[in-house]
Amino acid sequence: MGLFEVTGGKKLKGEITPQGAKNEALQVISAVLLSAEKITIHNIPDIIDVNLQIELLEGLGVAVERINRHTCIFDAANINIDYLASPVFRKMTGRLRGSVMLAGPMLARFKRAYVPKPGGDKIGRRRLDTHIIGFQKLGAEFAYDDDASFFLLKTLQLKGTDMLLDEPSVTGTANIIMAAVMATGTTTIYNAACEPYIQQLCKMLSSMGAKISGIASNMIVIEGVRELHGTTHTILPDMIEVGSFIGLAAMTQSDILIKNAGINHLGIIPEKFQQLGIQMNFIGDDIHIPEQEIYEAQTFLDGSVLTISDHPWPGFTPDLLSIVLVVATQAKGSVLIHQKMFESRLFFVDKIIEMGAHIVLCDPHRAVVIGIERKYQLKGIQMSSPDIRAGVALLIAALSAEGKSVIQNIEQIDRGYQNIDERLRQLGARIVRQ
Ligand SMILES: CC(=O)N[C@H]1[C@@H](OP(=O)(O)OP(=O)(O)OC[C@H]2O[C@@H](n3ccc(=O)[nH]c3=O)[C@H](O)[C@@H]2O)O[C@H](CO)[C@@H](O)[C@@H]1O
Ligand SMILES: C=C(OP(=O)(O)O)C(=O)O
Repeated sequence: MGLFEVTGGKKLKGEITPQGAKNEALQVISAVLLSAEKITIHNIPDIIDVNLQIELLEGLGVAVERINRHTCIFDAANINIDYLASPVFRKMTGRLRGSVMLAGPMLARFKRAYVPKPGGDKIGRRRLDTHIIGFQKLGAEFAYDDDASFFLLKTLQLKGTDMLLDEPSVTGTANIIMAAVMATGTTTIYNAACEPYIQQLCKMLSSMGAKISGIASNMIVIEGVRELHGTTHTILPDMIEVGSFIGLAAMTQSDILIKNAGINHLGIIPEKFQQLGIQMNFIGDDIHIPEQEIYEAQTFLDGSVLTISDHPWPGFTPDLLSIVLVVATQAKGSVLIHQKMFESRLFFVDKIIEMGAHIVLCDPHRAVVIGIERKYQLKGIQMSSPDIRAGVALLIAALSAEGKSVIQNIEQIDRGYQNIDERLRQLGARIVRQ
């Protein structure tokens, strides 16, 4: 297991460009299975999870031509369906959450899919009911193998139907959309997730010949078509990286320019950091975070303590709450962080408390952060990265802290952030990878 040795307390300066979005990449790369024609995808992030997803496709027989580090041409003309039942497929899918999204396209085009227990962040229960019930409503039969922990799905032909999802699951919605695009008849998915990742997937599928309306809303209507064609698609900048860099700049009192931030696709993200009192200037598609001594958390209009909580899009993404929590520790004022969706995503805060932050962990979902207003710096300590975003939150804390920190288990961070140490060193950060 690798580690970062971080010497904190240094202000950073310079420009940084976000990578392509991890969660979009995992969706659109899965969608290449829907066509026998070539599909080119640009701006693919070079990160562990996405590379694993590409390896899974190769195992299935997809020919992958890497034109450069961030562009691949996928050719899914010849697929080896038996690979789905192999132990190696099951083992690899257990390493990332995104692997679950191979099921929708496999079911649509090859009428068979296996859904093993996917991997991904260990942040509480992550059930797959929305996916499986959605497939079932489209006419797939499923059986669950208790011993091997996987769902086996098959169908003679998927048929369009109306469905109301029990929750707007991001990967669940993507899976059902990909299954429905080649079903017979019309499918209506109500209470659909509508994150930019889903919007982008729908745009790509439309350019392949799918008939989808309601994109960006919570009601998606899909008229099934017989087949889909090749296309070219470009992945958006990673909004979670953008949010992470805004938080990093504020916490370390740095002057940072986030280039090509995809501002039109950030939704409420900038506003949440502004509620923490963080200044930002929008220059074209770049975001400038000026060096800021003190940032003051707003209160609500009635004067009560600010709450920042997660919510399905267009609400605030849960993936940025760990970052917001850490940044709030140096704010002037208090903030209640309410992580509604996941049960175990706040457990890293004991480390931030050990570093000297004033936080009351009320229960697994809520933490009150009492900002210390830079009266003192956090202190460097030894810690381990429990999940991608908590890992980066710890990294931000370490970069702002006095002295040396060691962050272990950095493979968690590498799952979602491309060469993060190298890119932050270019801003002046003192990070050594070991
Ligand atoms: C590979 C990928 O794309 N992963 C993302 C995807 O995971 P993923 O698609 O797995 O997450 P889901 O959207 O299915 O649900 C996440 C969790 O939130 C709960 N839930 C969901 C909706 C809701 O209205 N109420 C609620 O409580 C679910 O029960 C579940 O525990 O979406 C999550 C939620 O944005 C993000 O954190 C993950 O980064
Ligand atoms: C939870 C996340 O990822 P995954 O769903 O892949 O575990 C994340 O990106 O923050």
